Amino acid sequence: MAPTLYMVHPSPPVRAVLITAKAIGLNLIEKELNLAEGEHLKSEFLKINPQHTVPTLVEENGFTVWDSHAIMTFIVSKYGSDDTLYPKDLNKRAIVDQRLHFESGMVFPRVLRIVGPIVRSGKKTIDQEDIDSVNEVYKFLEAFLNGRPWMAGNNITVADYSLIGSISTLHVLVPIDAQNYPQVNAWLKKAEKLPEYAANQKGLDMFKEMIKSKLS
Ligand SMILES: N[C@@H](CCC(=O)N[C@@H](CS)C(=O)NCC(=O)O)C(=O)O
Repeated sequence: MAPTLYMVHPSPPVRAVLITAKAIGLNLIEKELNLAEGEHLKSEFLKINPQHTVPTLVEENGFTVWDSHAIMTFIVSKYGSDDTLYPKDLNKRAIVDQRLHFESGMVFPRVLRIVGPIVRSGKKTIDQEDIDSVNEVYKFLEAFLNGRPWMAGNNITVADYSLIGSISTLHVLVPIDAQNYPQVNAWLKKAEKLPEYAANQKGLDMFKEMIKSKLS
């Protein structure tokens, strides 16, 4: 039986896992949780993931792992046909890991910082300080790309999938300035043409609709 993914569609880390699963042809049983109604805080889900986050992956044998980065590297290593998405070569892998930790430590917290007050307290604007902090991320990514087609070099990897989830989301909030960040802009446009990008679209559209309704 296919592994089960506890999820909500608009979540950037969930979308990153869905893109990865599509890229390797892995079928997932999608179990949507209603975060607004606190379904993730019920004892049933806390037994599965005491940190109550989505995405959370549960395999048929009960093995459970959460955090999108851990899930992506796990499913690619277990179900992928080769190691291109998460290289076994230690130097290449270290670069992919660095980008994944960058997403986790620098990018996703900025998404939460902006989206949290909009969703929870009805904030209608994005502070200049937060806009600046997103542009700082784009500046770093511009330097990471440095003439290379993908975030960790010549091949697409899970680092790209992780960042596609959050950067396509930040782009809704603070559009990428193509003059200042031409490589990041080109990278996202190239990513949008990938067949696996389709797995990002539904949740991104839901996110866009939600933000539009909250900010208007
Ligand atoms: N670093 C985590 C972030 C997961 C995360 O915070 N997900 C949010 C949804 S976008 C969530 O589950 N929030 C509910 C909660 O933290 O209680 C990952 O990459 O999986």
